[in-house]
Amino acid sequence: MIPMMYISSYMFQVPSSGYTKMTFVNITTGCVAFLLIQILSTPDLGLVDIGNTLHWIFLIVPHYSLGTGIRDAYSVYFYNNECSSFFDNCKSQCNNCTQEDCFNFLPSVREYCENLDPNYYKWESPGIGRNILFSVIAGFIFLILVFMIEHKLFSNLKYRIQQKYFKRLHVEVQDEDQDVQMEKCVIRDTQQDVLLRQYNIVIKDLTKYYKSNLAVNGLCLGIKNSECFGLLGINGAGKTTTFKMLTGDVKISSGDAWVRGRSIKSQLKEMQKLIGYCPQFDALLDDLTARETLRMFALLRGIPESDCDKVSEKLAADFDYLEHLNKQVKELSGGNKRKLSTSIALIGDPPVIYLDEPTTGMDPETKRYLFNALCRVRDGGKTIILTSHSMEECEALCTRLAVMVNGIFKCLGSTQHLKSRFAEGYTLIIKVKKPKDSAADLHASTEEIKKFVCDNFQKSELREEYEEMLTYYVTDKSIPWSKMFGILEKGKQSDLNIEDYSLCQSSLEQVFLTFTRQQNHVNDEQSP
Ligand SMILES: Nc1ncnc2c1ncn2[C@@H]1O[C@H](COP(=O)(O)OP(=O)(O)OP(=O)(O)O)[C@@H](O)[C@H]1O
Repeated sequence: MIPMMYISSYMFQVPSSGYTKMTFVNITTGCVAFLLIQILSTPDLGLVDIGNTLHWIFLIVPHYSLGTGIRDAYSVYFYNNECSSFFDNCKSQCNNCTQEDCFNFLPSVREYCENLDPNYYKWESPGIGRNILFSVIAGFIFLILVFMIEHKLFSNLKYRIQQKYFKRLHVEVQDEDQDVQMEKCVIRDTQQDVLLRQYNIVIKDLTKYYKSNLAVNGLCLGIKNSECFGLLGINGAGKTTTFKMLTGDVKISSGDAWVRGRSIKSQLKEMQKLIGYCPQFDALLDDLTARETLRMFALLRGIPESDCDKVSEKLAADFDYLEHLNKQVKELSGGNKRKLSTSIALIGDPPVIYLDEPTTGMDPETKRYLFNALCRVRDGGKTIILTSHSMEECEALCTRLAVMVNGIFKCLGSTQHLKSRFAEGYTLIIKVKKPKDSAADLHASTEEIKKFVCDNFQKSELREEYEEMLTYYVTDKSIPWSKMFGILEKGKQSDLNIEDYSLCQSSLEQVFLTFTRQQNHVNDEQSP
């Protein structure tokens, strides 16, 4: 019964509800089968043969086997008891009587006691031999199934069949950015052994389909030592899926990736020894202290027990949570949990580190501390890949980054390179003065300001209009700063309803917004 419960546990996410539901299902199936066989065994119905056949089949159901076993064992006990007291009584009243004489005194007993076999474990009913054998066989079968599922035999088999007969390849992208194309050419055209010598991480045509959804489409990338590569993108762009493929959490649909020459497809276990991973959601045990958690992972990483404390304290000091080291995980703040998760990724000094949104939930000061710590790690020769929604994080840490949209790279390069290519110009933000009277007045003021910007900055583009805020992207770099401020000051002094304005150089955020807007469009089109 226990292995069967274990197998069914794969069908549920929450242990308590899974246990309750499976107990309910087991008891119900046991009771229904028991009642059904009892009814079919009634001779008047003429269905005894069907009942007997079903009895053999139902013996595989743990609760049925248990229920009928208890019933049959009690029957044997009952008839043994009753028959022996009958014979004892009979012989006490008639000293020389044989068994046959006793049956002649009370003929109705003959049916039950004449061929009574007192053995509980006999094969034929009411013995429980069949029940025991079937329960043992079922137990073994379910146990073997558990091992097969645990060792991913079924999913590996399914994956191999899919790879051989139904492999789903990436889709070639039209009008791809030149940097992305160039990286693809390098990865596709260079000999594999040269690539693997040159780069710490090589990703070649990495593709993932979730049923018909192409979540990641043919990524190509090479990352060297002391590089921190950033994956930027809005929710659903495919960052986590890329990470999960790189860690071996999800199977690759096509393509391959290598970490220090170890292929994710064929040398997964060896590859996993080389990586440290900080997942998007903290995978920590609430009741352990931070020190115990670090110690546990250190032992798993093969660090000698005598060094565990030293390692834990060093990591806690590096990531600034030394004072919280002896607190239980459930007592830690969200930011400190992220620090703990990030430091777990560094245990054992892995050459490659994956960080999935490491600074989520951290205050700005803590973020800075983490950035500095990660910069030291990167400069120490490690390769880091991180995903983030934060431009600040990417600017601080990444030597190169890519913006991901709908599973493909839209642009690729260093922060400065991307800024120069895609965000040359200025960002102008104007706050419209809120009129006291009506919304119509606000609309009129906004339109007036839009006309003013349009007349004075010919190469400008309205990027965002939100309540009273207008955000422009001014691409004309020929106008000097002084002139631009002059124009805006004049506008503010005039009867235009400008409450405030700001003018600054365009940032990485502009690059991000330029590309991620495309994901919104696709999502909009896809949504019903
Ligand atoms: N287990 C899954 N089954 C089916 N589809 C999935 C699964 N996981 C992700 N997806 C889909 O794959 C696409 C990429 O999702 P993914 O989680 O990789 O995005 P992401 O960029 O990491 O987003 P976030 O920033 O929210 O973590 C989405 O369309 C998502 O719906």
